[in-house]
Amino acid sequence: MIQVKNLIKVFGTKVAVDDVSFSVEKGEVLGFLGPNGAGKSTTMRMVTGYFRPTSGSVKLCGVDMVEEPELAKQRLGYLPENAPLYSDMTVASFLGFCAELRGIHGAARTKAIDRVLDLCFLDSVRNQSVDTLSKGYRHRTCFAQSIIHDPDVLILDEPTDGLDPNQKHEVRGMIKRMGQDKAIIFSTHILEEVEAACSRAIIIDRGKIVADGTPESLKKLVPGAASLDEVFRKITKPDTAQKKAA
Ligand SMILES: Nc1ncnc2c1ncn2[C@@H]1O[C@H](COP(=O)(O)OP(=O)(O)OP(=O)(O)O)[C@@H](O)[C@H]1O
Repeated sequence: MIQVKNLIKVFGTKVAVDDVSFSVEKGEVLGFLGPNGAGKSTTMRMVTGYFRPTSGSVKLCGVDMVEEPELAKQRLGYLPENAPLYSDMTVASFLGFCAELRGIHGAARTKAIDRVLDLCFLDSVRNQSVDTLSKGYRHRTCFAQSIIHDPDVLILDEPTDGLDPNQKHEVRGMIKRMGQDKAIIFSTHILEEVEAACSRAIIIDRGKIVADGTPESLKKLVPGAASLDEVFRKITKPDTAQKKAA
């Protein structure tokens, strides 16, 4: 469902993403890992059509993101790192507004709102104004807007960032459930999250993929490693080390 081929993004003299290729099939939840500045957000922004690649291609459900962006984006739900919300709207009216933007009207709109309120456990706050929500509910509202049109492909940039442990647990559960019939990529710095929610993970370092496999197979990359955390530390360089080397 997601096909990324030889993706490169250069900012000035900085090669942020350096020849990255991978694909994600329906039913897969792919964790996207890497140290700060590794190129995760830049890759995701190219997959979502927000950045145009310097070279390489992205196809969603067979549709090329550069050649047919509108068609490709119809298949896509995106939760950016700092998702915007209209704070004076109620949760239900905000989601209704997002549905309209996606071309969902009338009875289908009502159905779509009810579906995401239920999926994201937002029913109890449906008539509450967005600016009075707690951080966790606000975050779930952002999540709900990204799936209002029931997309085949879902891209989530650090979807549990800033949530409390209960909320993190809930969001991971949501991702895992939704992953059964979608192709999902999500970036995270929390390695236990990958073991809890992902069927596969990619580790990216200085713009290049350095590991790709199931959480179990990644653990075997470093003999004797007891956790993904240990594998991650052994095969990536910390941001500070990169600065020293530069
Ligand atoms: N718009 C931009 N202009 C110039 N450089 C950029 C731009 N966006 C990202 N970069 C650079 O590209 C590199 C990769 O950044 P990116 O945000 O993709 O990393 P990341 O893996 O998402 O990091 P983090 O975990 O800190 O969010 C960094 O060196 C960053 O400074």
